[in-house]
Amino acid sequence: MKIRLDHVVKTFDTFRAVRDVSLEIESGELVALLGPSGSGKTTILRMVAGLEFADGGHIYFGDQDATDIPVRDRGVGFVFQHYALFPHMTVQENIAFGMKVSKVKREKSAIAARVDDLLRLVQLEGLGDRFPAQISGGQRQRVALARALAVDPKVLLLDEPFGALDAAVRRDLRRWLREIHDELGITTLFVTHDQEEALDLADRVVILNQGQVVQQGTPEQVCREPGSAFVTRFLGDTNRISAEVRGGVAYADGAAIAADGVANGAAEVYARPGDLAWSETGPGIAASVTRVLDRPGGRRVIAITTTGEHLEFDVEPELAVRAGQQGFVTLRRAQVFAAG
Ligand SMILES: Nc1ncnc2c1ncn2[C@@H]1O[C@H](COP(=O)(O)OP(=O)(O)OP(=O)(O)O)[C@@H](O)[C@H]1O
Repeated sequence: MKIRLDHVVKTFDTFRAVRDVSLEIESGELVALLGPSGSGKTTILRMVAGLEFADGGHIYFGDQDATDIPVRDRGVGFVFQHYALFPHMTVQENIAFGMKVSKVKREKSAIAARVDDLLRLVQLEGLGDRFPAQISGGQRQRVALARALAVDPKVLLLDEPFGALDAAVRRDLRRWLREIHDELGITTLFVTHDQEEALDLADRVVILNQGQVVQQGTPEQVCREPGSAFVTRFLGDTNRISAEVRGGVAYADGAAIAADGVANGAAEVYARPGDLAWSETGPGIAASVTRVLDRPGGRRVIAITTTGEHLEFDVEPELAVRAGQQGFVTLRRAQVFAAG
């Protein structure tokens, strides 16, 4: 089922939470809505779900205008971070719940067979008789997904489903969710503020800021060509260096960087730690090492420039570098944006 948002607007009292968002999610696609807290991700998801109504624009499910269709008739399944399971029901009963209350009547045996299939799909065979309090947080979210899938939704909506879990469990569940998505092919909209999660999981990433889409594309496109300083910063792990652009060149503290198309004046240069190189002789940006952080397989160095800007870069584990050392940083690759 293809979903289309056409100039959607949502205002709470006088606060405009979603400003003119247009977006297409192809049938079978897994799209992540990514953005900082308060950027409007959950509001968009809730409007797609029918839990909240747009006060401008339209939402289409396939060719049908779904803007005013109530939640129970939309054929959507949800998994929310805090959308708790029913604590007094077993795992099986939780999964069966939607089928029992659905308008589509099913035989008891058909419901039991479907619950067994779903338990297998979410790899929780044998845990059907447990109560939610008797399983782990990761297992609970898998039950929540099985419950959402039980009524054969046309669209799956996930709001930070793994937000409360620790990093290793999150990574496992991410991989697992992707596999399930590929097996079932359900159109899926996933909300997260975690860039790594969005980039790992999604076919396409939609980046939001202050209720607007600021960029969308495949993970590769947004990583290779972030379109603004905001997206570059938000995708994380980058250095920001103040610069001055003159005639298509950004001058930053001893470095000259190509800045085609950037207007003359104050600018910001962004470069990832892997795109910085360190040497004890110039040319480059003069800096002094403040800390060396050992990591598995490498070392992260933090240095400070003569103008007081902090730079982070990675060096080989065997490179002799220590706090207090003076040297020069060069940029192998960088992006320049006019200061805004
Ligand atoms: N029911 C409401 N009444 C008033 N304001 C609301 C309501 N729901 C959301 N907002 C406001 O709308 C803005 C967008 O909220 P939303 O929950 O969509 O953001 P988000 O990107 O999902 O953030 P988070 O990552 O923190 O969940 C926020 O400023 C929020 O305070």
